[in-house]
Amino acid sequence: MATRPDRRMILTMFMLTTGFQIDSWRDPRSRIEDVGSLDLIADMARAAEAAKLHAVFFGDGVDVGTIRDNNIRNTGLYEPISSIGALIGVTDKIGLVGSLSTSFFEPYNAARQFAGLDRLSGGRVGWNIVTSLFGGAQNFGLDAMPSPEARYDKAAEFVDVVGALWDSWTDDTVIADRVSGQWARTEGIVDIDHSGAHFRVAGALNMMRPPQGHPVLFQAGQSAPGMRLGGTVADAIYTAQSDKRAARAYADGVREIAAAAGRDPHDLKVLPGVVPIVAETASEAEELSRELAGYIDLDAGRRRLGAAVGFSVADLDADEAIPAERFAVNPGNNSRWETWRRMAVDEKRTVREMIVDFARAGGHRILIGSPGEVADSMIDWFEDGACDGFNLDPPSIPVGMRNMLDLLVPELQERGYFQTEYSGDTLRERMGLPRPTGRRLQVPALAGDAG
Ligand SMILES: Cc1cc2nc3c(=O)[nH]c(=O)nc-3n(C[C@H](O)[C@H](O)[C@H](O)COP(=O)(O)O)c2cc1C
Repeated sequence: MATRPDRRMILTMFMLTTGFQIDSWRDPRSRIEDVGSLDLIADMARAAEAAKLHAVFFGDGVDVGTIRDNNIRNTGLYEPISSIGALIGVTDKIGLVGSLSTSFFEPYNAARQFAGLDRLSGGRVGWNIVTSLFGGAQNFGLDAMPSPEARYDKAAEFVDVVGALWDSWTDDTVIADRVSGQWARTEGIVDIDHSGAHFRVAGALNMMRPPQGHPVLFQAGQSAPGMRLGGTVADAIYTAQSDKRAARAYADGVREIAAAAGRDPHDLKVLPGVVPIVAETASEAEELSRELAGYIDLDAGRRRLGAAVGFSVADLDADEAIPAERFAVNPGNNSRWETWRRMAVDEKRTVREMIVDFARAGGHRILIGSPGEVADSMIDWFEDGACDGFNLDPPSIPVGMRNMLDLLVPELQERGYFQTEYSGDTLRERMGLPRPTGRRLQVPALAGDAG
């Protein structure tokens, strides 16, 4: 008899309503006309909840981004805070994770928004801490994006301040004592008096401590300062990895950072993205993959690839590889660029292959096959310590998503690698994460106080 695995994967789903694969919305079965509606995200979140996924996840950008180039992946068409607010009312158990940029918000607002969502959802919310990889500076009074180092420096302080604000109330501050007429033990509320390089915040927060103590913190940085932030403060890390050895090295790297910061590395969940193109059989999956690839606009694809690598590929033959010398300088010092360089220079992929790959996976791993084959590959990474689970990127909506949730997830469940029921009350508990303790009230409990 096959032995059962002793730990299970964490699975979340990227809420890309037009499909993860660029142009996949051209599929006649897509729901492109519904984009912007609550119905569409409600259906997606409920489907993910029926599959028992831990959470759905909204990325975000703060500028018009690639929309003018007809690329609507990774844009802010659904603003995360409002979308999560709406989804709280139509889901029950699934976690709801949203990106919010530390480059262009204020910690006090962010602390309130996530505390509010966490309270309204009964502890189901997560914050994906991003520094705005995709730009947006000009919308916030700046001429250019600050350097990655400057963005991460600000991000670290931002996260510190938000955490301090969440902890500015003890868990037992509110007593709502009708007899004495006392609503809160006001000594449980302390000002944070923060004064740093980027923010000055007196505090305290004007809201109760969130049910989870802190909403679950996600982060997705792959540069050295990004890994430092993630390893130090995040509960879970999203990452784009296409090679198992590199994924393992990355996971070990952030776990080491966590350990050096005095954390238990098991409290940091590493979740690479994966794009599973699955169907009942391997040949049907290949067929679906070909069909989806057929929607990719190759001319627009050249421009998108050019924008991603930071130089034009307009003059190159579709069947040749990008010459190595064009990859002389990494323009934004960003880690995703390294993936493109490796594909072109080390793996000699052609321009056409890179266009398809960029449209399909954007640096994440693509797995095409039967549910058994795709599950095998995910389990291989999981068992090798390259990850603690995955962020599932639905290749297209609804077909690619439905196959992923209805064929692949049950395969993982049957093999004991994924939960068949929700356990625990909060997203933190369901992900096996500790609850931050916060401060304790230094005064004796009131008579008749249970806590
Ligand atoms: C799954 C995933 C989702 C991401 N979502 C966002 C996002 O919504 N908004 C954003 O500005 N950046 C997002 N990023 C980018 C990261 O925040 C980060 O900037 C990127 O991974 C590059 O890391 P680095 O700047 O540390 O090199 C995402 C990255 C990954 C892997």
